[in-house]
Amino acid sequence: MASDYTKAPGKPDRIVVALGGNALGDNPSEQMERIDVAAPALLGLIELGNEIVITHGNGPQVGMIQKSFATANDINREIPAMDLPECGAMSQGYIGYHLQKGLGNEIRRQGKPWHVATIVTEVEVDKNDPAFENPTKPIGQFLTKEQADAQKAENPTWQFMEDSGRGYRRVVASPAPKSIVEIGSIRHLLDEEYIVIACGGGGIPVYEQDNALVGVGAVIDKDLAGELLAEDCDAEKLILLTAVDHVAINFGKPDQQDLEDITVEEAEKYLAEGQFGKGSMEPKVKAAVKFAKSRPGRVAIIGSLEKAPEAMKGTSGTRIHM
Ligand SMILES: Nc1ncnc2c1ncn2[C@@H]1O[C@H](COP(=O)(O)OP(=O)(O)O)[C@@H](O)[C@H]1O
Ligand SMILES: NC(=O)OP(=O)(O)O
Repeated sequence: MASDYTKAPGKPDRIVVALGGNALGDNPSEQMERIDVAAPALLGLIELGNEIVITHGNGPQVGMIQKSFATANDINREIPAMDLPECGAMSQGYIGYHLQKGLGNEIRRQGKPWHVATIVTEVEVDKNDPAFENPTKPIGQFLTKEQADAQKAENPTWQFMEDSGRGYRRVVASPAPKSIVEIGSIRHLLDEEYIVIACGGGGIPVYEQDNALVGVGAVIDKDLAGELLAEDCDAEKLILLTAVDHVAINFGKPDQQDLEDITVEEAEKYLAEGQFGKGSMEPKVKAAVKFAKSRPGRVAIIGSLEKAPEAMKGTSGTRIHM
């Protein structure tokens, strides 16, 4: 539930930019390279008079981290297996570090007085969310059917599913984000003009029990958490950057049609037709629709990390508005 915070009068527009976990590549060097390429465009938004809040996915990364611990534990029982909330926290640190470094280096190159801070963020979920019974969030690498079967044999509780025609991936529960635990710190840093990186990987899922927060084994969708973050920070724009230039209808078919500018009504019609991949493009479009509907004038853009500057200028990507 978004709260009723409004930023101080006279403050610049705020833009929440969400970077897709898959768009960040498959390994540390690819991730650093892609962040270095995107950094000037992200900082360009500040140059244009905006404040920026950055969030990011962690699907490939959180799966890789948990798989590494599981494999190490198979070989040497002294190395602990690692639960998903801890793996989510590690992914926030790992990706947050690369973002801080990439943006920080570009800030130094440009000689700007800006500062970047990453917040390890917990996000509250409902422990009775039906999503816990129906895992839909793809994590880890893309696998062949044989590789997925082999991982299943090693880890019998893990579940696997085909992901948007790109191969098989492990899937985990993805409950809806309800509230951002560290929102006060995030707003405080924004009000002090920091570039804030928060809610990485959708935030570490927690629920309240006996007046304490308890981590739970799930991965929240970062587009839905990014939407909540955007409302909670009183943002005007939400930009979701992924690996495709546009949202499409009839995706992957000979009559695929890329969408450039659509209303919420059109987006809802396409959602009802099932035009968007579950666990991939569908949550992005849902997040965009929720944001555009939350207050008149709010706009969401879905585009590619590669063409981030064009998506931000409106010459690439799909714009969703009322
Ligand atoms: N209708 C669609 N239009 C565009 N892309 C789609 C569509 N349906 C599924 N996709 C797939 O969704 C992917 C984006 O989701 P995902 O890879 O989960 O994003 P992220 O970059 O946030 O990790 C695209 O790269 C594309 O392969
Ligand atoms: N947590 C999350 O939504 O990650 P991806 O963007 O990698 O799917």
